[in-house]
Formats: sequence, C-alpha cells, structure tokens
Amino acid sequence: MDGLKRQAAAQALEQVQDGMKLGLGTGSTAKHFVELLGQRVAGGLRVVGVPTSEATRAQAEACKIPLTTLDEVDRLDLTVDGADELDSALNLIKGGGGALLREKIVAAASDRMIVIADDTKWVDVLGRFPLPVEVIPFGLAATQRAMAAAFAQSGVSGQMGLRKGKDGHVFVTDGGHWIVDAHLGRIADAPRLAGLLSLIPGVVEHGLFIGLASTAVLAGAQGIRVVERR
Ligand SMILES: O=C[C@H](O)[C@H](O)[C@H](O)COP(=O)(O)O
Repeated sequence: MDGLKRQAAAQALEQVQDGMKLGLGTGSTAKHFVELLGQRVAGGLRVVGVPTSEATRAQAEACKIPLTTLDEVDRLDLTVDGADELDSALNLIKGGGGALLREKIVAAASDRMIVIADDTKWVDVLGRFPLPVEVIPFGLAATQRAMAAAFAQSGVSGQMGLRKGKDGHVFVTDGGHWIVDAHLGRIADAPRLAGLLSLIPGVVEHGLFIGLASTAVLAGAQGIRVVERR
C-alpha cells in the first residue's frame, strides 16, 4: 500500500513547476509527496510551501523546503494532499489524521488541488469512513445534538464518538479543538450535509471537501488512474 501511495505522490509531483506556491498536505500519502518534493528542491527546484499541519511543517523543514504562510502570499498555485475517501464527483472525506481545518483553508486558497491516494480510497458513496467534525470543546453536547439534527435533515444517522489519541486522552487538533467522528455509513447527499454542518456554531469545520479537488491521482495494482473533476 505504501508503494502505491508513493506512486501517486510521484505522479502528482510532475505537475509541480519552478516558482510555484504549494499547499503541502498531511498524512501518510502526502508525506511521500513532501519527501519527493524535498529531493527536487535539493536538486534546484524553487518552490515555497504552506504546510497543512505542524507534522507536515516539521517534515518540510527537515527536507529544507522553503515555507511561507497564507498571510504572506495571496493565492497558492497547487495543493497536493491525501484523502480518506473520494467519490466520482471528487468530493472527499478528510481529517482521519485530524488536519482537516488547515487542509481546507489551504485547499480553498489554491487554484488547484490534486488528491493523491491508493485506489482503496475510491468509493461509490462517501461515508464508510467515519466523518471527522472539528468542534469547540465548549458546549460539546449541544453541538452534538445540533449535528444529530443535521444528520436527520440530510437523511443519515449513526453513532458519534469523541476522538481519543493513542494515549487515551482526548485528541486535540493543531488549532486546539476536538474531533467528533460520525459513523454514518452512507452519505447520499454530501453537499447538503456539508452545508448543514457548516451552519452549526460549535462546529469549526467538517471533513467533507465539496468541489475543492480538481484532480485525483489513484494508484492501484493495475497502474495509475488520473480523474479530473467534471
Ligand atoms: O487529517 C488528515 C488528512 O485529511 C489526510 O490527508 C487523510 O487522513 C489521508 O491520510 P492518509 O494518506 O494517511 O490515508
């Protein structure tokens, strides 16, 4: 699986041109991209990157990739990031690693977003992967009640769980928030659910990325498949 992730990352790297401003994704697939990009930078490629997490920042710094912020640059040319699930409309579930908030801010500030993944992430309908929703700790129960209402309104239901870290304590995001994972199974109308979740005051951001990805690079046993958003 790791080999497939690396193949997808290598394919996306071909879209990177000298002088580009890049969004650098988070996760085990994006990690390959950052590593390969670092090799190109060592070879003379000039780019600047905006990392989508503290983990990616640390990796990019170790790879000596010059970094900037969204306060210093206007738009990014390209973001390359992984996903937990993607469908044929190139709508995504992201946030399995807890980085969805910065990932979405960076993707929204980019002219293009390429999703890199092994082809097990490709699904007919989003939702088998639990949907991460980043929330403010204050008023958690009220926020979860509002989330349940949003689920019902968009025709889905399922258990919600507050994410815990490996140490057993509540997982805290880079932004200091918590994550509720919603086990919905099948999200028939992801754009509708995304809109409803965005209206909830205690929800900082959710892991549905609607209309943000322009291209998907999927690596599988049969080779690489590139899918453009219609
Ligand atoms: O918060 C994490 C990100 O959204 C990741 O891009 C996503 O979870 C996919 O990660 P991986 O490439 O490790 O499967």
